[in-house]
Amino acid sequence: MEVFKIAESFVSINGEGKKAGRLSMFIRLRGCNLNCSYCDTKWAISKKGEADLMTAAEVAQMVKESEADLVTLTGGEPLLDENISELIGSILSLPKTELEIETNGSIPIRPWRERDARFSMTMDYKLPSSGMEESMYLENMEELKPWDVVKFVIGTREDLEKAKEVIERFSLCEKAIVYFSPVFGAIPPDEIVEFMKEHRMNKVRFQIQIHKVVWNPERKGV
Ligand SMILES: C[S@@+](CC[C@H](N)C(=O)[O-])C[C@H]1O[C@@H](n2cnc3c(N)ncnc32)[C@H](O)[C@@H]1O
Ligand SMILES: Nc1nc2[nH]cc(C(=O)O)c2c(=O)[nH]1
Ligand code: SF4
Ligand SMILES: [Mg+2]
Repeated sequence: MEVFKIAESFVSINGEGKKAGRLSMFIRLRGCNLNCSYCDTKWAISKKGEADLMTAAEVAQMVKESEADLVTLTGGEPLLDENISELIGSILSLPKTELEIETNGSIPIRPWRERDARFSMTMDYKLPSSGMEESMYLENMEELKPWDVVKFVIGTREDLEKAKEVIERFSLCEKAIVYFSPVFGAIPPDEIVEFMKEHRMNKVRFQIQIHKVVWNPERKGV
């Protein structure tokens, strides 16, 4: 039986993506293949460090007991785990539980093609200021479903220009739900809105991480 390295799990309001504002059970897996300049979860990048070792069945039982009807599988990078399909299957075996996966855009999402409104991806495109853009797996752009999210986390004016270019190159607004979100505290949020207005980006949605406003932005487990 495979075990998963759960760095933390908690119920909170979802601060990001199309389900923002709803209660969700967060399951954060340890380990990431990238090292984004702005990462707010650097402590979970290493595979080593404190973690609960849980089987897929135990995670599903925890979700069931929490009575949450939404699960956010995040990290670290959840799709790095070679047994992640087992965990996804266990969570989806709970009737009516919705599942979203936060993924960094560097790992193929194709193995999880059978997604529907109950099972969606929230995929980043890492922009220049992250320092990780060359790791993007661009074939993923052809695997998006209308209920998936593509998120551009923006730290600079150069990031804005690049996000616009990528949206146009892959017709992203026709394929999925597109979000712009500031690197928290790094760029005046109104600069992003002005850019959206200037370029008539009518299909792009703007978002600020809600949990960073509700709690101290440094706080873990919220
Ligand atoms: C911590 S990551 C984990 C999932 C996956 N590794 C990824 O990057 O999508 C979850 C989300 O938080 C975002 N994020 C991390 N640090 C941030 C920051 N300082 N400001 C805004 N968003 C941030 C990431 O871009 C990603 O969309
Ligand atoms: N409240 C809250 N919402 C979130 N949505 C995505 C998160 C993540 O770290 O992936 C996150 C998080 O860490 N906290
Ligand atoms: S990919 Fe996600 S978890 Fe990994 S360093 Fe970047 S933001 Fe952090
Ligand atoms: Mg987070």
